[in-house]
Amino acid sequence: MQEWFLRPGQAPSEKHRAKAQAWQRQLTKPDGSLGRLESLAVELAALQQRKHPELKKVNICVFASDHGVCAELVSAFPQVVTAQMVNNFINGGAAISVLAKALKAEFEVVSLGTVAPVHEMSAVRDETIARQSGNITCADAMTDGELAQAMDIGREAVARAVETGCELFVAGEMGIGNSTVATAMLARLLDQPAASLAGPGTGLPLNRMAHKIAVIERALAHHRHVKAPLDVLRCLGGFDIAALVASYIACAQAKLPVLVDGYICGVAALTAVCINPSVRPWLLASHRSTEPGHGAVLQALKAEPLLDLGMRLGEGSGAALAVPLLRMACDLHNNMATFNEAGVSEH
Ligand SMILES: O=C(O)c1ccc[n+]([C@@H]2O[C@H](COP(=O)([O-])O)[C@@H](O)[C@H]2O)c1
Ligand SMILES: Cc1cc2nc[nH]c2cc1C
Repeated sequence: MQEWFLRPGQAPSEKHRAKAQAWQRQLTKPDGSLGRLESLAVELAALQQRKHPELKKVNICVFASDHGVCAELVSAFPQVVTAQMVNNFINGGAAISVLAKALKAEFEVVSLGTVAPVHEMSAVRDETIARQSGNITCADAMTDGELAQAMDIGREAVARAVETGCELFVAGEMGIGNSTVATAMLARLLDQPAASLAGPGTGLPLNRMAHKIAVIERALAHHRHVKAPLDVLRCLGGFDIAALVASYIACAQAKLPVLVDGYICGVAALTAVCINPSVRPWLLASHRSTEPGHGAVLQALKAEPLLDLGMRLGEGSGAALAVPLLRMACDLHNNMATFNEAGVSEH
């Protein structure tokens, strides 16, 4: 039987793209004068299969997990921060909590396993697979079973979002050490050296960067025969990234547009496209992360990010910030007067 994640997603609707494009030309503005806002509205129309796209119902889902590679001291922060931030997400104090509230978005936090406990009784969705993934320098990040579990968790998050009538899916991640594993994955997927992609993540000091690169190179050497994208995910990834990959694939299958956050989500999106190319049209890139490898991710996806604000937080924060822009693009498309209605002369 074919695995669920290989089933092709739908193609965007060319009929609704054409209708939306024709509608844009009737609005009271010189054609093209709203620049990218015009093409975004048209793109969303094609994705949502309607002439007038809407983004009232936005779902934000943050996947959190710990990474065994932290044993190699590759992050500026201790591993316990993953669970501590999960509590902060739920308590409303994290950047993404503030943004989700401001956007009136559905907000969900899914823990796939952390070394420190998450507060009992908290609203976090506890889907613990293990306390952390394997240390990729000397082991597989996940077993086949763990990968399947993490991917099911991502797929189910999208199923819940679809159930609530979601019109745009935003995923975020939280995992100390995940910039190391994401870079190892990217280096292998693009066949580029780790040194040209690795960056400071949470803020690793410059004098520790050579060490981080060496750790990634060791992981790549240990997994030298791993090439297929699904194997790259299983051997070099982590629970959070596997859930992200699966969520993007599930969105394409459910005809749900996705706003892809920064570097780590970008690597997950690229992996999803490598596994199942039909995912690509459903992805919009929110922003350019300062993490150096993100440029290579965007290039590989042929994606033009909407914002460039010097962000490198993760959590889905950059994607959340781009939501108002997309909403405005839809508002303009849906609510401007036509030349005819307003009695304005066309050229
Ligand atoms: O997505 C990004 O652009 C991004 C860039 C740098 C760091 N992060 C966040 O920082 C954490 C990973 O950094 P590190 O240094 O612990 O590997 C993880 O929780 C990510 O959400 C995220
Ligand atoms: C405080 C903190 C918040 C984060 N959010 C995403 N990654 C993070 C990493 C740290 C260290």
